[in-house]
Amino acid sequence: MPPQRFALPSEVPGLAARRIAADILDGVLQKHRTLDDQLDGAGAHPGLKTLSDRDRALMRRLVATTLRRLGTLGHLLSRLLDRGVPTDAPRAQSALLIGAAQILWMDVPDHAAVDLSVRLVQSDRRAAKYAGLVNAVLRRCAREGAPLIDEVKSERLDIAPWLLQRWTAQYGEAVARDIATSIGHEPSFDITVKSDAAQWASRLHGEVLPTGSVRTLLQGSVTMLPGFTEGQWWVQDAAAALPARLFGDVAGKTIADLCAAPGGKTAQLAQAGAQVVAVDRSSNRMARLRDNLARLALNAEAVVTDAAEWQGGNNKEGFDGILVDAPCTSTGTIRRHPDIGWLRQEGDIAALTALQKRLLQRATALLKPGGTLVYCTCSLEQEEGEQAVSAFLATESSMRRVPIDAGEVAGLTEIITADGGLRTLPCHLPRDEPRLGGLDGFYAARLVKS
Ligand SMILES: C[S@@+](CC[C@H](N)C(=O)[O-])C[C@H]1O[C@@H](n2cnc3c(N)ncnc32)[C@H](O)[C@@H]1O
Repeated sequence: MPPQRFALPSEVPGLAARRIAADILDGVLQKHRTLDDQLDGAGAHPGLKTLSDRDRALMRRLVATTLRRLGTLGHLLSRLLDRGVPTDAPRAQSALLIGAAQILWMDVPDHAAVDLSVRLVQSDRRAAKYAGLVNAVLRRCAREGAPLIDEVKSERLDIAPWLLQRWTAQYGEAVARDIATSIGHEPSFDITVKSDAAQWASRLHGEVLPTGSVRTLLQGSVTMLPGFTEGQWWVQDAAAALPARLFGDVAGKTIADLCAAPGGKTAQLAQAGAQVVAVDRSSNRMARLRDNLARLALNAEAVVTDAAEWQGGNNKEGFDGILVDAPCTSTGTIRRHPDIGWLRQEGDIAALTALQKRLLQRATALLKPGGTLVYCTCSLEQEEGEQAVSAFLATESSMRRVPIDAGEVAGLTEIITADGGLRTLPCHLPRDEPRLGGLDGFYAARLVKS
């Protein structure tokens, strides 16, 4: 837990947001903790409560921008620091990273970025001796940083090498480069609306995508936007909104959502009239699902348990539909969760594919004859998507694939695979304004039980 030294009454404006951003960045880089863990639930940074909604949003952007450009920032600092980044004071490193990220990619005056980083190190016992160094390096960054990073291929530096290698092997060099470039941009803000997408697009200064999601750019805090408190919409990437639609008309049907929290897809199914049982093994994340459903005035039965062992609760005759939004490496969501690219390791894939297989088997057992299973993962790794489903179908004779037609996904043929799966990539839906383009990387398949 970071020391209790946030929210000092005499602090200059903006310093608390930087201090908490630096703590959270250290949490990712030094303690290998995810952003989600540090931003929500029992492990959340205690200082978050002291920030205004606006400063909280700024803090989130500071951390996300730094992590998104971490490779480029590392390269730049190695050019600006003769003896490398100090290793005996982590706060000096985070102050340099956050300062340079603001100077290069955020709408913060250079002098403010430098001053706040200097104050950050001055208030840290071990890092205070580096205040002069931080000041000098960041001033140089303001003068020379942009040309120094223009000469490098940032999209390569900002993706962990093992991931770039895999994407090149799986999608080819050109697509892998496009994926990496898309991940380098701040992502759009996508929501799923209960109704009247055009009206919400206009109120939020956005657009309605062909798939029905509303897309805009987030300015400030989500909770302050019109319609949030009234429960008229929820945050959901446009690609994440597609799998639940593959069930077709679910009104009156029983659907088990086996990996449900925080509830984006449960909300879609409940809104479409299904009787949903939402299952998830994380009680923290299920608390968020309950909060989300309460805000949206939607109903679902919530069960906290291991879905791979779940026997269906009161449902004895089998479900009409099962959604398995399986835990995965989540490499398709690096645009939105830039910590993932640095925290995940290639060795994680095998344990996850074993769990994905168990969840598919359990889902099959819980399904009625004729029932539909939608499997999806927010991963770019084909072992967790295309290959997981092919391997499952090869051993499970009671299940067959029902190909997805481009007509079901607004005619977007580029996101349909040859065998009728759905594969979205961060470089799909390109736009001139890159922050308004892209989709999270998802795989989905629809199977039916005979
Ligand atoms: C990709 S997230 C689900 C996102 C969610 N479907 C949505 O749309 O908001 C995967 C979820 O699986 C849960 N999970 C992981 N292993 C599980 C298991 N064995 N049984 C049930 N849930 C599990 C995690 O807690 C996590 O909430």
